[in-house]
Amino acid sequence: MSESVEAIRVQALSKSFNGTPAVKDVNFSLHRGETLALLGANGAGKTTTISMLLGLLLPTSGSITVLGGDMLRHRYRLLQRMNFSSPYVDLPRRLSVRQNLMFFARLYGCPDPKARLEELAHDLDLGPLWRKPTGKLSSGQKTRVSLAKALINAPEILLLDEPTASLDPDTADWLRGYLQDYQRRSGTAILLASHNMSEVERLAHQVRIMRAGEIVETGTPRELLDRHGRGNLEQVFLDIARNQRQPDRAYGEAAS
Ligand SMILES: Nc1ncnc2c1ncn2[C@@H]1O[C@H](COP(=O)(O)OP(=O)(O)OP(=O)(O)O)[C@@H](O)[C@H]1O
Repeated sequence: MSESVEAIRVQALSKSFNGTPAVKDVNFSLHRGETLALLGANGAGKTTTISMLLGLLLPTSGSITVLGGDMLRHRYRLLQRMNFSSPYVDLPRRLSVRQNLMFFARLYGCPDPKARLEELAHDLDLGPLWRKPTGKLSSGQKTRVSLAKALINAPEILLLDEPTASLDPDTADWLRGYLQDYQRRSGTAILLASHNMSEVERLAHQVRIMRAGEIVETGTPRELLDRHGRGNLEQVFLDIARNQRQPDRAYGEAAS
């Protein structure tokens, strides 16, 4: 891995909605060239954390440092160096794929938007979709376009929420390989939220598992497997979701 430079540092980050805590005293760092996976059951606080990293939600307390700058004070400047992809955020539906990507290329001030679009169309095989209205794409096609949008400004930090949602297994496998290769070439720091544990095992250098707003497990995928005496992250995840560490007591084992 390349030299360790901090891309994101989150310290004592908390968020409450109407007094109800959603994220509690969360701390982590993400380094350049590294992928950190944020895992947790539904409602654990992943999206709330990512929304704060993007400046979409204000923390109740704590700090977020992005590329050495305070996210809360320099949000607009820092957002130019970041990007994100989420299956839950729709691009304008009536615009064609090309129009959408051109819009974002200009928004991010790409020096040569046309060349960047051609590069991404080639890399992500978007040529056949180029003139289609974005609203008429299949969900797997939308996922690829959403990733192209996320890469348009060659971000130093990429936040990926379920990057392979709705992709068929072959395309998902190809996309994971593409992301790994892209990261090796660019040194981009990736924060990954995923429910796909084999994806996490393949892509993540570091894992943080959240439960009820708190980080309850920290380590590399290998460290988590060793700590829990498990053969894969899916089983580790189930142990933690069910709040138990005894491998022989996991319900999943009896059932499967
Ligand atoms: N705008 C909001 N107003 C009130 N409560 C919210 C809001 N957004 C999230 N929450 C609550 O905060 C908690 C964390 O939600 P969050 O969406 O961050 O979870 P998540 O880990 O991303 O879950 P999922 O895997 O289902 O996407 C949940 O209890 C949720 O109901």
